[in-house]
Amino acid sequence: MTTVTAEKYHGTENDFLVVAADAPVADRAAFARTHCDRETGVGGERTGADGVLFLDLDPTASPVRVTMTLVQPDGSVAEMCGNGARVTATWAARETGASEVVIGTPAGDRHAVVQGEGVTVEMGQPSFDPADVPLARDAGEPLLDTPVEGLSVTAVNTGVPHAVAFVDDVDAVDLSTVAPPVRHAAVFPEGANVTLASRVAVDDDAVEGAPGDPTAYRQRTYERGVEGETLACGTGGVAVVAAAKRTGRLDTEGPVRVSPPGGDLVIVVPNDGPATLTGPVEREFATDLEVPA
Ligand SMILES: N[C@H](CCC[C@H](N)C(=O)O)C(=O)O
Repeated sequence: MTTVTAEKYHGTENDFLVVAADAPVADRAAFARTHCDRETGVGGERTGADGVLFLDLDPTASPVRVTMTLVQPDGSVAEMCGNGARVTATWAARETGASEVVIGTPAGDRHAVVQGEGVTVEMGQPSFDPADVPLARDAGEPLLDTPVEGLSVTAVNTGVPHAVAFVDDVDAVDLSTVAPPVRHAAVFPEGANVTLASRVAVDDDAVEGAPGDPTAYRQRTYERGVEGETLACGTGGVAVVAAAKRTGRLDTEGPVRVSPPGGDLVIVVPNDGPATLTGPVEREFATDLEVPA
């Protein structure tokens, strides 16, 4: 039996295993399917995980560079993951002592800064361009507040595709029933993560919303690759703010609090230029895990 060392982390309860990229895991999909299983997978605060981050660290680069490959519970590889990037930056900072990290992802390089338990990741510029989301060829125009399989959806790529629906109360929606038809809709040839958002009044001044009109959002996301709801999704949080701005619901370049069930994220979406995602990361433990034959 071969085992490899893995570390369990979470970013606002989005759970990940971290494994060194040179660990002898020949079948990464099988490894992820086995250990991410929410009933029989790795232990911890929550059994299982939302993916395995295979990390390839170059400590000699300046800043330190780490190539991140996220293998999801269904064995697929995601191009980008905001909370996974925060975990990756924290892991690299622990390994090297550096506070600045460049994360190489299939969606491009992402700069990250680790300060105590808070990590800020540069998330690239959200795109509504049909070719970028991507949308099916015949879609033509960006998808903005458009009905798709029962939800009114705005489609945006924040490293991965999100279908964002603004609703009165995210908790009043049966996400596990409503999301799958949207996630698989023909308009999304590569699928989409389905993100619900509802606007809430800011009850404290911890995060400044739009000046004179303080806003924050609650968020729930059904993730492609997990094929279920996760307790937080960083690309989804950025998608909420980007979509709110694009559809005229929000007009700010300042920080906006977005709260998935697992905690609070702070998102900045400038009118032009890369968005940022800030939030806490926690390391649970290290363990040895079996490599499936
Ligand atoms: N949880 C991740 C998103 C993973 C993306 C993945 N589910 C996909 O697009 O296939 C995040 O924090 O951004």
